[in-house]
Amino acid sequence: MFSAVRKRDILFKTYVCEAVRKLMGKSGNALQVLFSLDDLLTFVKKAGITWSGNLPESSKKCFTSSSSSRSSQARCSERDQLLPIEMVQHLLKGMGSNGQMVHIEEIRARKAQYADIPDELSTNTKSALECMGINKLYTHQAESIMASLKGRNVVVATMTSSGKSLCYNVPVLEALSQNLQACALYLFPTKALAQDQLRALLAMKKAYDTDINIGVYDGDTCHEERMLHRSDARLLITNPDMLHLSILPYHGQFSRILTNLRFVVIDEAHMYKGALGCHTALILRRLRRLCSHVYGTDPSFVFSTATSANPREHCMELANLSTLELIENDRSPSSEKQFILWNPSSLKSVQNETGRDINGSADKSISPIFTVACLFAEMVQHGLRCIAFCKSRKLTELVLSYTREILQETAPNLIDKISAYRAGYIPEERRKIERDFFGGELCGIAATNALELGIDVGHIDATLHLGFPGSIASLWQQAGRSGRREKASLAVYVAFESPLDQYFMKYPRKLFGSPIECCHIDAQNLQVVEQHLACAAFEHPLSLKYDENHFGPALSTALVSLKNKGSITCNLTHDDSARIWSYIGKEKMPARGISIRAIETVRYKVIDTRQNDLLEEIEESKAFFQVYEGAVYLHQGKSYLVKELNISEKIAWCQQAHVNYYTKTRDYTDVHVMGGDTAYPVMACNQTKRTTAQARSCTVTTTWFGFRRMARGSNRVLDTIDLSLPSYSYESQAAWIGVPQSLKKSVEDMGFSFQGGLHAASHALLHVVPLYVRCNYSDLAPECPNLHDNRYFPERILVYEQHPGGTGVSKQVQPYFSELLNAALELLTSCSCHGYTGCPNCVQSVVCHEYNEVIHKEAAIMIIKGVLVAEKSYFAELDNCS
Ligand SMILES: Nc1ncnc2c1ncn2[C@@H]1O[C@H](COP(=O)(O)OP(=O)(O)OP(=O)(O)O)[C@@H](O)[C@H]1O
Repeated sequence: MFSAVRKRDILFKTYVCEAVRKLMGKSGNALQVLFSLDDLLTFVKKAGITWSGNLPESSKKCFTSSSSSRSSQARCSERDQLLPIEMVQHLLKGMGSNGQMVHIEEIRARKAQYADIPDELSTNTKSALECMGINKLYTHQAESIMASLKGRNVVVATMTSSGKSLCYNVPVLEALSQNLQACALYLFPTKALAQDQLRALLAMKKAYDTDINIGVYDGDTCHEERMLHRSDARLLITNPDMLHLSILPYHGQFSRILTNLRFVVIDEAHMYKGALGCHTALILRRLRRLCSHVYGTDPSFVFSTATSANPREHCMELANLSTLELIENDRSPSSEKQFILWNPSSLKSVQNETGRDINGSADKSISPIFTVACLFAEMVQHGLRCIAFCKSRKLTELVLSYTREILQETAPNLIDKISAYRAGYIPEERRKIERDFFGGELCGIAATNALELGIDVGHIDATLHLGFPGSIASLWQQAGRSGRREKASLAVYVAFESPLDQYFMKYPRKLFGSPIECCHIDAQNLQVVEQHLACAAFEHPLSLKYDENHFGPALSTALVSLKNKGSITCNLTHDDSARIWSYIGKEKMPARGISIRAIETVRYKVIDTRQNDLLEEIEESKAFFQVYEGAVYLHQGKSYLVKELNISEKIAWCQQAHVNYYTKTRDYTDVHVMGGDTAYPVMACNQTKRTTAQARSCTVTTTWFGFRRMARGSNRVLDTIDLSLPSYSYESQAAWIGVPQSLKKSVEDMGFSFQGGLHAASHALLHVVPLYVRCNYSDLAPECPNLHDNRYFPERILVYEQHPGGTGVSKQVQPYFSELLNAALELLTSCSCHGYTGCPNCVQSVVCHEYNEVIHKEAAIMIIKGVLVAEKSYFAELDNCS
């Protein structure tokens, strides 16, 4: 089976590896590129390509470049041969449009532009830079450092690995070494990044003759260390969660730091969007307010962020700043990169279609998952350090599992050299994988976007991307992990049959030529503002006069609402502006009641009964999908059978098992929207985005009634088993638009399924959401009916948030509903597939909870058109009335 795939893919792989070899050779990196010439010639013959050139004698013998890499030595075999680039290029032309490689973007190397180390810097800082081997700064670094030293707020928005850390570490250490009282606060979105930065800072501060105490203050810091840092640290590394829960409410214990706070550094600022962004914006307002009202300080901010369309606006909103200098002219060197778009489904036209697999592909050989596994195996066999980015935890495990199967046949010694990396693994396991990858014990990782942030895992040669990760910025961020430190690199984006993937395969310029998406924060969200105002009042009494510039125009409404709820009080004899509001709420510490990341605290432990090892902790909302009795559970590419699920103790006991099937639950989900029966809300005439769509809280309830065992490979249903689990409900957020009753009748008069139309329309809408809103594909889900449903579905096109509590995506989706409906309509009408059931390029979804059973494309088109017409006439009427 593998050899068939190998033959088909050989051209691509030969090209890729030859190109990498050529590029790597330039920077002296040893590499072996190994392919079977016989395989290639057989393929060429089969494909009917005429080879016009003479086969160079040299290509008949085994070419291998010298190698110092252990893994590349490991797999040199006699049949492996390197093909000369001219032959490969010639063949590529002959390949024509049938190729799976639909586009190659050559990203040229960029030379560094240097600036001398500024004279203004102290000898201490200069020698620290020298110790790090840095004799010159990139011009963007020098510019940013000088702006920070002058007290300006700065945002550095340059590419991955462009030396952003120095942009903040230099001015901070310079200031802290000049003024022995001065302090700085660093905020990182994850604990791993904080540890990474601590290592870099400790190395850098060695060169200073003054002692600058640096400490990490997060959930893992023990009591003694916390006390130590509170009394000694001048550079405190923490995260927004700790600032919110442990620093601001107890600010008196941090008075030394806050009284001398010179800098606040916010790394990976693009991470603060959606709900986390909104909460962090309010936390930073609380910090700045305390600094100003209580400690008399006004620290400068330095942000580092991935490139986006609006870094300046985003960071200004995040920290409520009125001025911010943008540094975006990236002058770091970058190496050549080939970015390849690879479309397995383009082969479908030349193959017979045989039932779909879980990936939506016709057969395993053109499954995107399997393609990535083949490429991943090739990469590591050729000594290329590689990360295969996958959009979900399950895909990560599948890629690892398939890659290991391939390596079992081709290079068994490499099986343990690859690993998976994803959320859910216990922190110690993740740290070990990071260390092993950095240290070279591992040469490849299949990962979710958990590895997207800048944790230093050493040099990476190639990245694979299984499907569009949700935003162009994210794709670039992931691809930027390879080729760091001036070495050439490769990125391969392998497409699913989904509309967005296929859209980018068809129009690569949209991927490489369009501006990267915006980051949005809604810092005026009344609900969130109120929550944080209660915290702010607890920390220091509030006043309309002094706090409106921190919390904005929502302050006065929120104060009244908090007073009515009994959370705050004031002396009412004073007039509005002179009133001082103090916290009198029931909660001892209001910050404890606010979850800023929508992280679930209730988790199920998955334990290997034989070893008694904790394998993973799964969020409660996901547990019944993954670890019910009889389920096949994947961990590090190995299959386990769940033997028992103890719901009261929240433990799933499992055992490793060699099974040739996987399992899928049978379940249904009800979404009850609060006030969701109102089709048309009261609209303000001056509303910028004109839509009747709404975003509100909802209750999501899932009921499980069975599961299926499906054969691996063929995806045949082996059997169906009943399952008895309690249903699970959580509060979330949804965005929807009402569908007029009259449309239902018109659709049914045509003999179409109205339910199928609503279902298809919401799938199509979900497909286009990432064009307007930055989110992960798993953030949202539609209402999915099944064939045996007697449930009542209101007439609406709805998407709800799958994370308990919601993350704020619905609120971002709501204003764009009309645009989304238009885009969805375009998607449906431009898809050339025949039949009511549509295809994965339009209405079908690979993640549909009900396997796309009740779906009707034509009805969806009628419904979307009808809703758009209704919208138009509703607003026309509204305008006439006003
Ligand atoms: N002026 C310079 N000259 C030479 N090397 C440099 C210079 N500045 C930074 N570097 C090196 O570049 C590498 C990447 O730097 P750094 O990690 O700061 O980049 P980054 O932009 O913060 O990356 P990320 O986007 O992952 O957060 C480091 O190894 C660093 O030592």
